[in-house]
Amino acid sequence: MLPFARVTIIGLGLIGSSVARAVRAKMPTVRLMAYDADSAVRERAREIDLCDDIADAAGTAVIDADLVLLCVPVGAMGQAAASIAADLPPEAIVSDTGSAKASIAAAIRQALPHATVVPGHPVAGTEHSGPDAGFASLFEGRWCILTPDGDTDPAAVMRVSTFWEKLGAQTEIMDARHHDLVLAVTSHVPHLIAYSIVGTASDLEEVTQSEVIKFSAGGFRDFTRIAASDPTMWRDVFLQNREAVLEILQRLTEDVTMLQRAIRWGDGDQLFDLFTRTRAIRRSIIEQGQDSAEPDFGRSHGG
Ligand SMILES: NC(=O)C1=CN([C@@H]2O[C@H](COP(=O)(O)OP(=O)(O)OC[C@H]3O[C@@H](n4cnc5c(N)ncnc54)[C@H](O)[C@@H]3O)[C@@H](O)[C@H]2O)C=CC1
Ligand SMILES: O=C(O)C(=O)Cc1ccc(O)cc1
Repeated sequence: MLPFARVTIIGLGLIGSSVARAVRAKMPTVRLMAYDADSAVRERAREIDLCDDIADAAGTAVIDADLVLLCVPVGAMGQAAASIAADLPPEAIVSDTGSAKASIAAAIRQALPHATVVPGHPVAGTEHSGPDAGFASLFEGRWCILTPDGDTDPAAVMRVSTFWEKLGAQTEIMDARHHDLVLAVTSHVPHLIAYSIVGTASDLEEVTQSEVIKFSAGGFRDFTRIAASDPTMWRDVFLQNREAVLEILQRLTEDVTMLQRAIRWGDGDQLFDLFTRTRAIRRSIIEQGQDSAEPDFGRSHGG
């Protein structure tokens, strides 16, 4: 039994086009509609036959949907929700894929005060973006976090959960603020560190650009992959998850200062103890099979 018969995707970039491909692959009888604000993306989506129909207006795309999935940058979620308000069927469920949750859920609910909203976040992606970057297996074996509020109809939450499970993901329900803190430490601040270190390397006056490229060894190379992620998407994530990111950055700054002191005073034990602890964390991630960030993940797909 399928959780939804008529699915509409708003925003056909990496995530929206991956959902479209995965729905086609795993639930082929679902009628798939979509809209993207960018006419070139709509054109490309038609060319590669991503969906059954691509509408030229958001309202047209949702007119008889039973699930509407907003897959736009988090800063555009409120506007995307407002653009479907007049045409959304009253029984439709609205969900999203945004990387930050509390402020996005509030923006969607404000634009659609009468809709059933089940906010979500598939914790799966790559540094690529756009409709050609998506792939059907993106969500397989990955988590999708749902952050409904206490008033949301449990049946609606269950249907959205089943939808993601059909696409191969495991789902977990979480409080939106807790989600934002967890993702700040596991995803958002790591991206900020990557953007920052790659920027620092390219600004170093005594090191040339060609040396940065030529001697990009393991660690730095991995940072450059992350730092190639979409600027619009990540600008929006930091602005929308401001509080949690600032909280984690404060702690990180204190920890880096401690490391700075250990290096200055030659406190090898402190460095060794930390590196031993972090190595154990990496090993337990591998043991739990959560190692999809291995080097070639995402490199062989799209973009
Ligand atoms: N890129 C990643 O690895 C992941 C991204 N996400 C989240 O999923 C969402 C989508 O991300 P991506 O697919 O990577 O972005 P993307 O940049 O590849 O695609 C976003 C698409 O949304 C369209 N768009 C922007 N404003 C719109 C509007 N008002 N109405 C309709 N279309 C609009 C753009 O034209 C673009 O085609 C974001 O909220 C992001 O935080 C979640 C998990 C992973
Ligand atoms: O490419 C990577 O390493 C990622 O971390 C992908 C990613 C980006 C944003 C998310 O909200 C979830 C996953």
